[in-house]
Amino acid sequence: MAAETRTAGAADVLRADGLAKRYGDRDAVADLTLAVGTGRAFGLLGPNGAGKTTSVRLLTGLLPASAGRVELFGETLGPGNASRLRARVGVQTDTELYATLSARENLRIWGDLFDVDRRRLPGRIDEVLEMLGLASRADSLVGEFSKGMRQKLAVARAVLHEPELLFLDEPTADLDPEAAADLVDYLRSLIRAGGTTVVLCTHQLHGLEALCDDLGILVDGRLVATGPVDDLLAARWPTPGFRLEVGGDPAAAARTIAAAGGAPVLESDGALTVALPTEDRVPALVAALVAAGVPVHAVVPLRPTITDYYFATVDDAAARREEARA
Ligand SMILES: Nc1ncnc2c1ncn2[C@@H]1O[C@H](COP(=O)(O)OP(=O)(O)OP(=O)(O)O)[C@@H](O)[C@H]1O
Repeated sequence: MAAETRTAGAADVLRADGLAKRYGDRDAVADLTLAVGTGRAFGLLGPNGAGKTTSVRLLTGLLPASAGRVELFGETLGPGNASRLRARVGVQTDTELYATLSARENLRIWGDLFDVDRRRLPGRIDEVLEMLGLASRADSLVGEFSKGMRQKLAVARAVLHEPELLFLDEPTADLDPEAAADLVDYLRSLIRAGGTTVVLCTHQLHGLEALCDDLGILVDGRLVATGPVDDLLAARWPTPGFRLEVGGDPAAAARTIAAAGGAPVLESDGALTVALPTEDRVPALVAALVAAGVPVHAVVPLRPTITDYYFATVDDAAARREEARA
């Protein structure tokens, strides 16, 4: 049975149940079952070809599923309600932008399509262009835009009608570091202050902790891990780890730590890492090292990140695949 993300205390804005897409004899997505609560940010991660884009297209009803069901805002998505439900959703990758029109004109068309109040639309367009850092290029033709500017405009277009649920596919891929940080800040404000629910596909793992509440990791079309970020990290690394930077012979320091009941790992840079049942054990360990004449230069808590979790999970999946082949 597929794992399921549960976000306690929040109504589910999006649910998928056994969602699948087959192309010939290949499963692009298989048995996708998840739930995303109101105001949560769900990071959908996975290697190239894992099925992220296909999943987003299935979840937004842009692609017919081979099997399974999608629920948006508590209603099963179907031909009878798709356009009404999709009006409450923003999708960054919905369609191409019009290259022969300006940024402002592109947004005006989109605003009309999504029934943004005509009187409010000009002000709202200025607002989103400002928020996405495009105000000074509002009247430039999109065909003259750089890749990063087009990407910002696609996000501006997706948020224009103030959707309750926002799907983003690699929104920072073509942005410079400063623009990427600004976009993450903006998304965070939408989620934290505006209560928007976000589903984000990305390969940019660094700093995702600042944005994502929940994760799903897709490998070969299957969700191999899903849940709240904190729970996933705590389940995989239940004991706190520490990095000890010591002087003298690290092997001698390792023996002292082992004698004190720890299980040190000697890193290639000469530092030692050790997992301890609780932080309370650190002072006794340092005291044992000092008593043995080992100078302790630093004790740094190791906090596993989403990047660590991603690589560990993808490696596990690869190992399972190898085992199954053997
Ligand atoms: N129209 C299609 N016809 C046949 N196969 C397809 C089609 N679209 C996607 N696929 C296959 O489905 C799988 C998942 O593709 P998808 O684009 O969803 O992956 P992804 O995780 O978004 O990849 P990336 O990170 O590279 O963008 C791939 O094996 C891909 O070749």
